[in-house]
Amino acid sequence: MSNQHAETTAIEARNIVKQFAGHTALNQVSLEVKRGEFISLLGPSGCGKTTLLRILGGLEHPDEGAVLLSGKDVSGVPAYGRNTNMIFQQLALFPHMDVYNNIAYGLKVKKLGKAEIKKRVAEVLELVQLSDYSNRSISQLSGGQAQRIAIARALVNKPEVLLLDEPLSALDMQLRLDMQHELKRIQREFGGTFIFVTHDQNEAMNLSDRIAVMRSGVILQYGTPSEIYERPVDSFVAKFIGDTNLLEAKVIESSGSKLIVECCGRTFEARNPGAAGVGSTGHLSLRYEYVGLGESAERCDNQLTGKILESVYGGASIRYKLDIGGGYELTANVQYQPGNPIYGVGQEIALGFQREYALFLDDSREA
Ligand SMILES: Nc1ncnc2c1ncn2[C@@H]1O[C@H](COP(=O)(O)OP(=O)(O)OP(=O)(O)O)[C@@H](O)[C@H]1O
Repeated sequence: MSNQHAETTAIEARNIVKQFAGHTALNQVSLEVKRGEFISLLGPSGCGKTTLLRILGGLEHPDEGAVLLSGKDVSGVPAYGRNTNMIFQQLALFPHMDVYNNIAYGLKVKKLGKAEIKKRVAEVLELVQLSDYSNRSISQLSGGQAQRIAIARALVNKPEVLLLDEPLSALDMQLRLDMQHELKRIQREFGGTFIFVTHDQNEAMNLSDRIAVMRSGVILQYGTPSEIYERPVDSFVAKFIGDTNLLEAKVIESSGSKLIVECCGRTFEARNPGAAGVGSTGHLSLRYEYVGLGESAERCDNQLTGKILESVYGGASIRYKLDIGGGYELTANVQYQPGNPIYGVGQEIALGFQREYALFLDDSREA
């Protein structure tokens, strides 16, 4: 491994395999996280997110593969010997201790001097903006405050990597959104590497520099939120992140990045993000906002007509469900400003989409 790689990579998992009683929870998973990055492990329940996080933190040991921290193999090192720290959904604060002692606990175990402990606790309390809460008992904290104290306690040891296992999932929606901003701010100011487990795609999109989308013990795609949204590698990722029309399709012509596909009983021009050739079957993924209606359809590579089946006013946008004939439906999400036309149920309308935004996803890639 090059020195540069070790300098820029905070933590790395290599070809991790983990089985529980014959069930493969992780199957050859590799992941590399750069220093200072905020990444999320995103996927449905049971896909292996927590198991991977616990392996990175040394709370679980892989059957195969290695974990490297700053380029050093720590596979055999238990959690307490690694410079990582973990925050769980059930925060696990000590209820009988006040805020100060909760945060100071780990430093006392490490036998740091009193003055140093006091300084470090004050620093992290300032970081989470709860400097006045030092003497509060844990039972007197709100959900959001308890969350911040758990973060402060985890950061006081200055871990190289902070591992967060769905820490916001117990909070109500508004508090959860506020805490997302807080977490991002704290990470920026602290300057550390955060790995965050969630099954909420919006949370992953809001927080992350990169997202690893997982399914059934493998990472399907690892990339920036825009890469994952705009260039999903398969139908599962396309469906899991954002809203998309997924229409069964078959390639009938292929030239480089341009494809002609048979779909919904007609032919469309599509983009070929993979290496799909003639005869490949899969799905055409067309995000709701890439479907143009009325005048905007006239400029599109692919044009058809549809009948409005349903119209849902959402303030900034209107979502239409359209019947495009032959038993097929498409959904369009059209930006709305007062004065723009609103189409009524039953209305016939031109609709269209650009080749560039219609991705052919080859299902043979899927597990
Ligand atoms: N200690 C264990 N013993 C047996 N099976 C386990 C154990 N831990 C995890 N598993 C299994 O491994 C698979 C992955 O579990 P894991 O908790 O990593 O998934 P997850 O993606 O974090 O799910 P969730 O979002 O529901 O927490 C699941 O099928 C789970 O039942």
